[in-house]
Amino acid sequence: MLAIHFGAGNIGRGFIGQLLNQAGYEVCFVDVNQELVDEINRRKAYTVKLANQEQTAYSIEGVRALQSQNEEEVARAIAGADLVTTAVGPNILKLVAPVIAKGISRRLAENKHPLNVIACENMIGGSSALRSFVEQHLTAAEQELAKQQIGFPDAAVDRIVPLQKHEDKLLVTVEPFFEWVVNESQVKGELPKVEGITFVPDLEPYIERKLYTVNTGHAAVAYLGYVRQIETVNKAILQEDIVNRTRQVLEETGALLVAKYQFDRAQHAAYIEKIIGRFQNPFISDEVTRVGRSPIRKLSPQDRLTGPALQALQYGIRPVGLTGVIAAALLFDYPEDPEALQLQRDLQETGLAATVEKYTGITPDHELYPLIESQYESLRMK
Ligand SMILES: NC(=O)c1ccc[n+]([C@@H]2O[C@H](COP(=O)([O-])OP(=O)(O)OC[C@H]3O[C@@H](n4cnc5c(N)ncnc54)[C@H](O)[C@@H]3O)[C@@H](O)[C@H]2O)c1
Ligand SMILES: O=P(O)(O)OC[C@@H](O)[C@@H](O)[C@H](O)[C@H](O)CO
Repeated sequence: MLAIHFGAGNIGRGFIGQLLNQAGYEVCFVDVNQELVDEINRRKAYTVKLANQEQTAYSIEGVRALQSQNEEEVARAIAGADLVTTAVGPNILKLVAPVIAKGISRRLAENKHPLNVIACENMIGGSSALRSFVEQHLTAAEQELAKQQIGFPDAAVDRIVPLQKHEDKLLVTVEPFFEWVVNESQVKGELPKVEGITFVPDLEPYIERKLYTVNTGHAAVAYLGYVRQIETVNKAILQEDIVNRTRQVLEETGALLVAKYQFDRAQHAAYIEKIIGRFQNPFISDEVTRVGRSPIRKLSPQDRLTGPALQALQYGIRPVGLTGVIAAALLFDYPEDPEALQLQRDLQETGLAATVEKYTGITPDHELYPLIESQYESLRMK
């Protein structure tokens, strides 16, 4: 069994690659980073280490890698693959779509077996978005065939994998916890046999629960921590005001999720506590600048901040905590993050109201705007 995985980065090696390898797939990574591709091909193995007292280590063997610009070889690999996955980042999906389409087009001509392509990105409808990018590169006849043979099941993936700073360029330290949920109703052919994947008939409750709890809480700690010049998540969450504000945010998203999907209230409260415990993991040093990366993406209308804030209103919840994190995200001016720089340029050139409207869709006459504005001013003064 061959799995082609796009993105040999933190989640690619530290989560998806590990599970596929343990399920018996030959894993072939595809990455744009030549140094990483060369190193994987030189060693054909790497280590995943758990961030726990025991530092449990797993050796992932028999892997190889292709350079994503080597379109011929990547397309050929996809044509013969049993599974394709990605963990490249939501904004990169459109860039990998042409080569995936090339592989699918070749496969449709050569091989009648169904194929599934799973985008393992932090976004709602990641595989569906990838499918629409891929379709733009297929002929009408190929699109018809692809509808029958190529599945793009949406997924939710959860495992905290911080930036890696080891001398060993392939070693990846990950938290012990993981969750990978896939929409089975979008799978073509047999369900992939991967221990660790949970198949569900409807992904929406799971992806919203994950994005609006793990990632909303993470963003709260990161942006509030950044404003206070704290470097890592586990240090930021030691601050009483930050942990309290994070809990307030997770109570707001929790109330929304329980009302919308009828999750059990006590189980959801336990889910929140477990996540706060994960953020406190002393064996992980996760920089707030990684967790806060791409603030424009994180402020977008469906994502972890604006998404639940807007939905909360529909359930009679006033999202004071969430709008506070939106305000903190607007203060994220980390110079090495191109989206942070763009956001700051917009704030300087067009002001707060226009910037908020541009990136969140929240207009100055919207009831959330004064909440964002007042908290932005108050955080800015600190
Ligand atoms: N790190 C985490 O804790 C975590 C957890 C769950 C989900 N995710 C999601 O996984 C995705 C990847 O995150 P990450 O933390 O692993 O990032 P990362 O930067 O470590 O990995 C991304 C990889 O994609 C590669 N890449 C970029 N452009 C490419 C292209 N055109 N073709 C092929 N490869 C390309 C990069 O070189 C890099 O190796 C994101 O969507 C993220 O939200 C991350
Ligand atoms: O990957 P992002 O930029 O969408 O979000 C940053 C972190 O919140 C994220 O990577 C988490 O570590 C991960 O989603 C945990 O499952």
